[in-house]
Amino acid sequence: TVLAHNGHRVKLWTRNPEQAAEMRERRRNPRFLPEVELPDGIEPTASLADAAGGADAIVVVAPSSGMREVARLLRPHLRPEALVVHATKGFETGTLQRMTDVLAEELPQADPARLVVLSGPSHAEEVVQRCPTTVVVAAQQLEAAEMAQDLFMNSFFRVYTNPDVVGVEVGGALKNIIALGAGLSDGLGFGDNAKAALLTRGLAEIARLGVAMGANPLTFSGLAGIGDLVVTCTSRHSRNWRAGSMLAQGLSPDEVLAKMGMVVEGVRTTQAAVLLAQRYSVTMPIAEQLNAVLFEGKTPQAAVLDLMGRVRTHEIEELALAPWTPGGAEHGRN
Ligand SMILES: NC(=O)c1ccc[n+]([C@@H]2O[C@H](COP(=O)([O-])OP(=O)(O)OC[C@H]3O[C@@H](n4cnc5c(N)ncnc54)[C@H](O)[C@@H]3O)[C@@H](O)[C@H]2O)c1
Ligand SMILES: O=P(O)(O)OC[C@H](O)CO
Repeated sequence: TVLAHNGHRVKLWTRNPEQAAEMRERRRNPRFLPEVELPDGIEPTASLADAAGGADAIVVVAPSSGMREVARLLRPHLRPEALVVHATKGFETGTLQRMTDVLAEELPQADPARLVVLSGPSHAEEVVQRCPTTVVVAAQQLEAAEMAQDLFMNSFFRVYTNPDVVGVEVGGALKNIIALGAGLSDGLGFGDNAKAALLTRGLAEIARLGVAMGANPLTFSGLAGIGDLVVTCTSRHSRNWRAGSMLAQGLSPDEVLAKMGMVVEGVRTTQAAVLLAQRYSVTMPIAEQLNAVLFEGKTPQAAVLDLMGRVRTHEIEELALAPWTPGGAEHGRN
């Protein structure tokens, strides 16, 4: 809707032909965003050839679990010069890859330096109402990020650029874990102090893993870090927060996911984060405890006791004393 508002002709692809037909006829997306009328510039289609064949830019927003499949379907239709932007917040299960890495593998005709990630505090429910929203676009190549900035930016949707693809992707993925924890904490009546602690110490462990993976620590004080963490832990729109509050009512993770009927990225991301923390030799106590609650039957009360009873420690860590350069981890830093 932002792109259509900006005057672009938008083909909205779904794999489901009935859904495409329904959106074409009713000019609404009844299952996922019923309250908004689709602007005239949007043409729903179930044909990826139709959607992507002539496109100057492609925006991929599949859940992380479907990113590789969607990229494979896209491969025969993508023009090499088209700008590829994704707004997915998660890692691939199994490979633990970031989304731009999955896209780079599956779309060999796309220049990896021109792959763009769009992230930040942006609940769709508010964006479609044109509530003031700020996001960040990151790409190795500044020109690509600026092209995405120009495509999306308008009076209610402000877009910043950042060269730190790793930090923007990691911040967007990991905040969902903390939002699950915040929902759980709120659902159990643990109070505002506990939620503030989760956000603050959550940001510390997000940055710890992110820096180990090559991110700029300053990215985590930006929109893809603290910005998205705040909105996802506090907004009534957050599926991750809502899923956490359902866990507090005693529902199992499978029951919660079935009841939500929409993607809750934080569940898989919690598992991925624990594995990434092992791979990069960093500690992520909140993710580890949430993982135990989600998948090992640990009670939230026992998890909180274990978090509060950890060995005493300093608050501030030496995250990155060396100046950050794009691609730091790939070049042997850390
Ligand atoms: N909803 C938001 O406000 C918001 C904001 C920013 C980023 N995101 C991110 O966008 C991604 C998608 O979230 P969403 O809110 O659109 O989820 P959603 O559950 O509302 O919709 C997901 C859509 O993807 C489709 N899908 C699932 N697997 C697919 C596959 N393999 N191939 C093709 N289509 C597939 C589903 O049928 C559904 O139409 C997530 O990573 C989420 O974190 C969402
Ligand atoms: O509804 P959630 O919890 O998936 O969060 C959506 C967006 O990531 C918020 O920026």
